[in-house]
Amino acid sequence: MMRPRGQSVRVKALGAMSGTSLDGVDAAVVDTDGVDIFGFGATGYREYTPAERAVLTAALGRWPGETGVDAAADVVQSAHEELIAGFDGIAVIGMHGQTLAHEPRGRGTHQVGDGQALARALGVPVVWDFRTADIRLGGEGAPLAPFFHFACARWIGASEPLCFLNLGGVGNLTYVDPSFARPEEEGALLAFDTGPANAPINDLMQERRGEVYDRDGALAAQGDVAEGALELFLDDPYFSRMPPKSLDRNAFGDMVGLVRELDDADAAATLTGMCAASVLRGMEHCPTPPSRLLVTGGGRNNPVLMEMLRVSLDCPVEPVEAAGLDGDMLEAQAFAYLAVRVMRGLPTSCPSTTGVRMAVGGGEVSRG
Ligand SMILES: Nc1ncnc2c1ncn2[C@@H]1O[C@H](COP(=O)(O)OP(=O)(O)OP(=O)(O)O)[C@@H](O)[C@H]1O
Ligand SMILES: CC(=O)N[C@H]1[C@@H]2OC[C@@H](O2)[C@@H](O)[C@@H]1O[C@H](C)C(=O)O
Repeated sequence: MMRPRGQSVRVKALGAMSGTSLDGVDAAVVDTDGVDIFGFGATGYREYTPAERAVLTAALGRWPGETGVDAAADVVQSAHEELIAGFDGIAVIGMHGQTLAHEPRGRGTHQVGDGQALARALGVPVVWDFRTADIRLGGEGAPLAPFFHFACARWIGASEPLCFLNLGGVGNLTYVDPSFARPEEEGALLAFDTGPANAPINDLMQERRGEVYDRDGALAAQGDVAEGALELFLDDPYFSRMPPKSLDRNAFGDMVGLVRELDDADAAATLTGMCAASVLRGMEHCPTPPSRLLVTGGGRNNPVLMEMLRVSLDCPVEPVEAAGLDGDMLEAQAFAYLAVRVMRGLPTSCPSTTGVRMAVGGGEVSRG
């Protein structure tokens, strides 16, 4: 059992994340008191079938009550129940769910995945709906991994400021100064979404080749970046907006349309170049040059993308594995960690991570 709010207790928490690239659900256990990480535990993955992915894709951009949302919710719910039922000895679950739509300045944010039903099915308390409270207080509701990145920086013993870059469907960057005691202190963190990352590359591969992604950047490696298309893309006002800022998966509209005139290889190279260029633009916001850039998410496995970052940045660019972390599971681990923070009444976002008016602990707790 968890202790009352505020008191420190070390537990095994499980986090589950269904990311914007729509590949599947990740689950990971973290041993934590919501402040420090004491260790990492078992991990699991439940891939979506092509049919399930099609249901999710059809529901993207949709809001509660709209066509296709219930079907997507069913897919997400059963994948979570199936995956998490295989874990034992879990004190609390952090369920992010699947984002279908994200419009922090408009209709809000929409994740499917019912924490109440999951708590009932598994008999374990579930923390969920992590983003709504932040948006209600004027925040972007994303990214939320930064407070976990702060704990990771301390876990790896970092003494200098460093950056974490998540290259999922969308990219997000966190600058961490580990000399601060708490993540919500002004100056400890700066975070925001950099731009589209793998999602447009995946969309191109699906449309042109019937494949899910550009494995190892093999297609992009055969092409050249079309500078004109890249410049047009970088003209988007999003890049000159000051952080914090966040993005919907399809916020840039039809990215594949931007490279319609190009052959397959040049189109893949150009979309990969757009992802790298948005990260470079994002890095300009760092208050001091970071000592290293640790890359997490599937994009770290794309050597073409990693090389584009390496040649343009002055600091080492490495996968998070270089620091002993698991780049396939960092986001799932983040929601395990954040769940424990919510149970303790600790904040999960602050003005410099989401633009929220004050540090806030977002998330609903369902006890089954
Ligand atoms: N070997 C590889 N070569 C190229 N790209 C890869 C490779 N492995 C993974 N990827 C890319 O990474 C994507 C998956 O990344 P990840 O699982 O981090 O996304 P996500 O968690 O769904 O997204 P987000 O963080 O935006 O929610 C794949 O869809 C693919 O585009
Ligand atoms: C609204 C939403 O689901 N955003 C995701 C998405 O995927 C990456 C990026 O865009 C980030 O902002 C966020 O996820 C991570 C886990 C976060 O909140 O830190």
